Amino acid sequence: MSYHKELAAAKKAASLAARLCQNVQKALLQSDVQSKTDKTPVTVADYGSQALVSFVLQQELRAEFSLVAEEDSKDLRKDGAQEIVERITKLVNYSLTSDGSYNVTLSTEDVLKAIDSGRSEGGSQGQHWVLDPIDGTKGFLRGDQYAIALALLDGGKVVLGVLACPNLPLTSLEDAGQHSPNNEVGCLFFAEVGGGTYMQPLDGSSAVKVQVSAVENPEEASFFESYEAAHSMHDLTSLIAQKLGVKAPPVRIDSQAKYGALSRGDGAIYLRFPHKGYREKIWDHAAGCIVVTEAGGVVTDAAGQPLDFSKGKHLDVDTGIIVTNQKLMPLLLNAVKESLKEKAPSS
Ligand SMILES: Nc1ncnc2c1ncn2[C@@H]1O[C@H](COP(=O)(O)O)[C@@H](OP(=O)(O)O)[C@H]1O
Ligand SMILES: [Mg+2]
Ligand SMILES: [Mg+2]
Ligand SMILES: [Mg+2]
Repeated sequence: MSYHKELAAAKKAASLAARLCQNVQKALLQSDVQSKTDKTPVTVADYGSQALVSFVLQQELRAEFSLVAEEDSKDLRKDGAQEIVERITKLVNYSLTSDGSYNVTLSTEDVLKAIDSGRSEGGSQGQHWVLDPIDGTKGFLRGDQYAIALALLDGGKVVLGVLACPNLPLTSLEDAGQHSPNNEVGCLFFAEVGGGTYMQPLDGSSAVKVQVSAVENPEEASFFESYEAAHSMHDLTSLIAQKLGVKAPPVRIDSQAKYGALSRGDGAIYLRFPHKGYREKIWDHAAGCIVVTEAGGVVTDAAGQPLDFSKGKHLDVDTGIIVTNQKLMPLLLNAVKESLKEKAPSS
């Protein structure tokens, strides 16, 4: 089965959402940022991106579809939120129409409804779109890395994924340095099951096929992890890297831009070990996972099991998520096992 039509719609949606986010990041107002009930931040751009992607998928596919997405309109429907909803609506309308992509004017209610069409629970039956409208909101607020991550599940498996990374340099992070001011940024990664992974500039010029790093010697490998220590245990990952023999210091960047960078061989390993009790969400990994696996990489939990996207909104992973190439995975799994044993509280 081919997903060409769906992939084209996903690329269009993610590219337009990236433009919306870029406009907001340039002129971010303090009033644009709110705190969710779980204390994590959300901005007008998260909501705007979700509304826009939902609208574009509906327009392009013209069929009933199920969308599992991170945000909902609950807080936006509260008293006092009218002004922020109007601002989101203006942003969405501007992003849809400014380059002539669409000739529409959505109302505030249309935008709230579009956000809420992301309320599906997903599952193992049929097709479900999976969206993180801004992954790495904390990075977005810092002016650092973030991604718009959109994937399609069919029968519980990820069959396509698109990652728009507006601040990721077009050349390797290692060559360019993360914050090099003269470096061109803005990458769109996309993958369809069985078709490989491609990267193109967000401005739309031509795509190139990408491959994960072929490094076999851990001493030559570098690894990615969350910038935020609250999202992944940096002391544990440092022990894993040490046991593996990795010499380079960790590259800490936000969002699934890590999966994108890994898919083109910028680094060789991605380690994610959330603190106890955190449950991973499917939208934080679905697009990144296919982008890396179609580029020849392997994504598993800390026990070496593949990620299962068929169980609803959450991933039931054992302890952590690890990503690398086929050659390094057995060594990495060993280093993870040893490190977890060493760190486990003695009974
Ligand atoms: N305590 C925690 N542990 C692990 N992940 C967390 C977390 N709190 C939030 N996250 C998730 O980490 C994601 C960002 O990952 P990274 O650290 O790789 O940038 C967030 O996505 P959002 O920014 O979409 O909310 C959020 O879903
Ligand atoms: Mg969030
Ligand atoms: Mg996220
Ligand atoms: Mg998000």
